[in-house]
Amino acid sequence: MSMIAAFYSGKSILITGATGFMGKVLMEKLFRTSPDLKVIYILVRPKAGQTTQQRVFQILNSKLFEKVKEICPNVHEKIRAIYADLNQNDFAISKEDMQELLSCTNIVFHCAATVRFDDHLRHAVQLNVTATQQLLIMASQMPKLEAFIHISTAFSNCNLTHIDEVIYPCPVEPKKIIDSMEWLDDAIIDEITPKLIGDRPNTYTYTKALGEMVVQQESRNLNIAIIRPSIVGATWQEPFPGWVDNLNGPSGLIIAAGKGFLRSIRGAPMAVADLIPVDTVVNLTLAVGWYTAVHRPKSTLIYHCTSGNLNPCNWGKMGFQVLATFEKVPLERAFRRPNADFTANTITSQYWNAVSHRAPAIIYDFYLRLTGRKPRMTKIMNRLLKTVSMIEYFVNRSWEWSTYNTEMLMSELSPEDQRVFNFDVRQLNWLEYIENYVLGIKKYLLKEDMAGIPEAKQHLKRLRNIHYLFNTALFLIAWRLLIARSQMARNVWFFIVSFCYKFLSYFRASSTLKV
Ligand SMILES: CCCCCCCCCCCCCCCCCC(=O)SCCNC(=O)CCNC(=O)[C@H](O)C(C)(C)COP(=O)(O)OP(=O)(O)OC[C@H]1O[C@@H](n2cnc3c(N)ncnc32)[C@H](O)[C@@H]1OP(=O)(O)O
Ligand SMILES: NC(=O)C1=CN([C@@H]2O[C@H](COP(=O)(O)OP(=O)(O)OC[C@H]3O[C@@H](n4cnc5c(N)ncnc54)[C@H](OP(=O)(O)O)[C@@H]3O)[C@@H](O)[C@H]2O)C=CC1
Repeated sequence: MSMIAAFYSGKSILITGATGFMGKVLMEKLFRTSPDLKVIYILVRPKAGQTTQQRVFQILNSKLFEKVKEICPNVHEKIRAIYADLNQNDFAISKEDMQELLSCTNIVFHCAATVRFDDHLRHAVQLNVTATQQLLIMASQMPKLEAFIHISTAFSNCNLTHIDEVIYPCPVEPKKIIDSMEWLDDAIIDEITPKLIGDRPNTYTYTKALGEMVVQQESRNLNIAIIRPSIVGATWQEPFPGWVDNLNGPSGLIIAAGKGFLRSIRGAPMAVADLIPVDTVVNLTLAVGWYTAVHRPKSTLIYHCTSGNLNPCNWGKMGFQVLATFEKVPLERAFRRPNADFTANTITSQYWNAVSHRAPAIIYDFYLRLTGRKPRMTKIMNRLLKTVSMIEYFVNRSWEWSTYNTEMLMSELSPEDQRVFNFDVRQLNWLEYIENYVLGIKKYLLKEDMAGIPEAKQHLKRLRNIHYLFNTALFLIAWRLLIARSQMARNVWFFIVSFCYKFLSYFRASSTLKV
């Protein structure tokens, strides 16, 4: 019997960010392994025309929850969606709901965040810092609370190269930042943002670091732990391989490569691609929840959920496997044949940006205009290049994260728990994982039918022929222009033509003789 699964039975669990990528997998695993849990409270806001209830309904009816519905048929009765907006005071939670949350919650998993790299500092602070502070204040009023688990990121201290499982202070106190966001206007915030974030690449990593400081400062007598995952990718094993449902991290760029938009990224092929499957993060999170509640460590423990030091994979290998998979299972309606790579050289990268990204977009838009359609490729390309510029920081460096606490926790688990809540990335086969990731993107994110693969392959063949035709035409035009202008080119041309003619005459004469 799994001790961790047994621990969550009968518990009331509060999850923030349950509608997000990680939150959904966390809920799914909880229901699948501890169907006897009492209730999961989730803080949800209405979004994209859907009420909170409709959002929950959609999640429960998704492919991800198919196994859960077999194991726990009354799952919908065990989810309590509470209307909440983390941008508002007291999260805009009603009095009755707040009362219930405060009096019943046993465990809190705080996953909600803005993960946008370029979010305005005011918004990023509100969600990643102030909301964390408010949630901790709420938690301190929960008499039955056994553990509070905060999800941070391994990149909160990406300005360092070696990162230990400790909280590193930021120069300006989070409380001062929170206060200043209340009265500074946007223009001033924009001006001071680069100074505040310092040598971090974006407001996301900076506010996640501030969030950790807040957790430390507001911990009071709570049992708290912080989890720092690196780049979270599709599921490795559970509930099935390759599940992914958003464009964050590598997923969006893998699609861009598969569709043939993305041809080159300025990145170091040998730098470590510190990906971590989302189910691995969730298993560690649940194990940490159990350990923190049962063993009550004296201080706030931080757990790195990374792969680089135990089972490294680099960007070059990842890119190679992504392309190899697209060779076998191409995406539908590709713009060009998938052919992307990492180039460490800035000048080469700028060259490829001009030749392989911008030029084809301009040519295609010209073609759309000619055929009376609305041009759109340049816009798509600009967005893609913006995304690429934002992730360049992460694909040009390698980090070293120590994992003492994570390894200690692994050794504390029973063999059964090590199996059911496996977070040992040493067992991960990267080539297999990346192949499943790419397949998962095709099936679950793009919702493409596998029956369409022969047609997709046919389409790629057509694109290859167009590519050859285009290149030949381009070569001939360039050559024609050169001949018209240069005597030397003309001489070379006559030499080649007469050589070919002589060769053909000789070949014809010798074959006639043989007959
Ligand atoms: C062989 C090659 C293989 C290639 C693989 C290479 C992989 C390298 C990947 C390295 C990743 C490194 C990440 C490291 C992160 C640290 C980990 C974390 O803690 S943090 C967790 C990680 N956090 C993140 O990953 C957040 C990254 N995202 C952002 O920060 C922002 O979305 C943005 C700045 C990229 C664009 O802002 P903005 O211009 O305001 O645009 P909007 O947001 O309004 O969306 C506009 C349109 O773009 C769409 N779209 C959106 N995202 C992506 C995407 N990633 N991609 C593509 N497309 C994307 C979106 O659907 C929409 O389409 P439509 O509906 O209009 O049709
Ligand atoms: N994905 C990754 O690569 C990594 C993620 N992390 C961390 O993991 C955690 C989860 O990330 P992930 O699941 O990928 O992120 P998602 O963007 O998929 O999910 C974010 C969640 O936060 C919720 N949220 C955002 N704003 C509000 C708000 N104002 N009120 C209520 N809820 C809100 C979202 O709700 P809604 O659906 O309504 O928008 C969503 O449920 C985050 O803390 C992130 O920093 C760490 C390392 C890597």
